Amino acid sequence: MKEPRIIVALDFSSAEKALNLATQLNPELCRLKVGKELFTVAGPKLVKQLTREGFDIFLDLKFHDIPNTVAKACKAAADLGVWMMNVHALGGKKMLLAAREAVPPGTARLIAVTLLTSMNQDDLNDVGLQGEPEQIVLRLAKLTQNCGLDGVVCSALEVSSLRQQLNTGFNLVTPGIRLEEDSLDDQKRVATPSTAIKNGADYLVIGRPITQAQDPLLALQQLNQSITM
Ligand SMILES: O=c1ccn([C@@H]2O[C@H](COP(=O)(O)O)[C@@H](O)[C@H]2O)c(=O)[nH]1
Repeated sequence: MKEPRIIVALDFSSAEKALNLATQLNPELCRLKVGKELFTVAGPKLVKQLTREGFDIFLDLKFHDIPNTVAKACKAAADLGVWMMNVHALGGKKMLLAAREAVPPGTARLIAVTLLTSMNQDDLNDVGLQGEPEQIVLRLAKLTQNCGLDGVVCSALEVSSLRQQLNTGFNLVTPGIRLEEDSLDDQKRVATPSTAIKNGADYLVIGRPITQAQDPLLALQQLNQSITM
C-alpha cells in the first residue's frame, strides 16, 4: 500500500463533527489535518484520539510569534505525537531556527507556510509585499530550507519551480486543491489534484471538496484515484 498523499482538513466546529467524519474515512487512504478552529474547540485530547485511531495528524496552527514563544509552542505540539506541524515562514530566520531547535529532525515533520493560498497579487500589494507570489514563495522556501526545516506549504502553482531549486526530500505540501467543477470558496492560487502531483507536490491538503461532499469517503476515493492514474 502506498503512503496516503491526501491530507483531509478537518475544519469543524466540534470534536463530535470531526470524529463523525473521521470514522467514515480510513488511515490507509488519507492523513488528517487539525487546524485553528478545531484545535481551539477540541484541543490536544482530540489530536491524541485521532492518533490512537491510526491517523497521522498534521497540526496546522501556523505559529508566528517571537522565537522563544514559537519554540515553546512547537515543543508542546511535537509532544502531542503529531506527524507534521507548521510555523509561518514570515516569522523570519531566528524564529525558524528556534522552531527547528525545539523540534529536532526525525521527530515531527516541521514545515513552514510561505504565502497563504487565499492570497493573490492584489493581496500581496495590500500588505506591501514586493514581487510576484512565485518569487516570494521561492525566497521564503529557500529561507526555510536553509534553517533546516523539512518543507513548506505553498500553492501547487509554485511547486514546479520549487522542485527544481530545492533539495530532494524537502516536503512540498499544497492546499488550494480544487477540481475544475468545484467552487473556489476563498482560495485564489489553486490547481487540480492531478496538476499538483504532476508538478511535484508531495502532499495535497483538501478540505471542503471532501468534508462537504454528500459521500466524503467516495469523494476521497475518487480524488485518490485521480492522482494515481
Ligand atoms: O496556504 C494555506 C495554508 C493552509 N490552508 C489550509 O488548508 C485547508 C484548505 O481547505 P479547503 O476547504 O480545501 O479550502 C484549510 O484548512 C486551510 O486552513 C490553506 O488553505 N492555504
